[in-house]
Amino acid sequence: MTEILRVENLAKSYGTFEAVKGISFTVREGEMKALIGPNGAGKSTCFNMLTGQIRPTRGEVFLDGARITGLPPRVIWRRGVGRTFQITGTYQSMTVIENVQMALISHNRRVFSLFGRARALYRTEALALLDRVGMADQAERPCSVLAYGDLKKLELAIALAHRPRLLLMDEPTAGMAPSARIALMQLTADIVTEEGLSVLFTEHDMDVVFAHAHHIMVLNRGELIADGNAAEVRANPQVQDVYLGGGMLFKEIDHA
Ligand SMILES: Nc1ncnc2c1ncn2[C@@H]1O[C@H](COP(=O)(O)OP(=O)(O)OP(=O)(O)O)[C@@H](O)[C@H]1O
Repeated sequence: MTEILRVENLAKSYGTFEAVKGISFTVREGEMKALIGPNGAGKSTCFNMLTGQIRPTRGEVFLDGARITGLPPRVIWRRGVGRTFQITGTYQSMTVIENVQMALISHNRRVFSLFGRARALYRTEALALLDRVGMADQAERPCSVLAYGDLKKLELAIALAHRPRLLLMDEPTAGMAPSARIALMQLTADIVTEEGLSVLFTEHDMDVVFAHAHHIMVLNRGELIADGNAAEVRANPQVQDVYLGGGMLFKEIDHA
């Protein structure tokens, strides 16, 4: 599989405190990779360095072989790194389809006017994206009335509108019921397989991680202590220490 993302010795310090301590990893085309770790391990800091929100103290990031380290977020986004957030960022006053149309307008760099042609622009493409995430029947509803799980699906459609090569998902299932979590991640996995994009996601729910990630990385106190498949990560003594020591989730790992 082709390598999409390569991270080399990436680090971030806040004053004398090193939040991320020189981590290296890759993400391949068509791969769904999880980045897990206890609270404060450095997951968000790592994501923010990949998207350009935070400038690394040292290290390099390459997308498709091209160096993107320290580039502005807008440029990295244009190069194909998309992101979804824990808190959904949709425009509540607009309909579902208008939100996707806005994303398509922005992706295609069109100047928009909500009272003009924008209402017709990219309607077919927007409907196709909504159909892809199972939301076509809700296209004309205002976002403000959507259930939380549907907002997450809409956010996925919006992220896909930018045709990302790599999609970073920040705790995609936070706040969702267990059955809805599995459904959203299955939908994401299907899209990854069909479109050949890559997903790197953080997640606290180990059922979701072990059910859907092809590979799992474990970050602890800024250090990458494991990077492998589910069996390798489960068998890693350092991972067992971190999670058993914290009294967390080993039961869940066992039945995964
Ligand atoms: N702007 C900042 N200034 C100082 N310290 C920071 C800053 N941002 C994060 N940190 C510290 O860096 C460490 C890593 O934080 P980070 O938010 O990346 O962890 P995380 O793994 O995403 O945690 P969580 O799972 O709780 O979101 C934490 O100790 C945090 O307190």
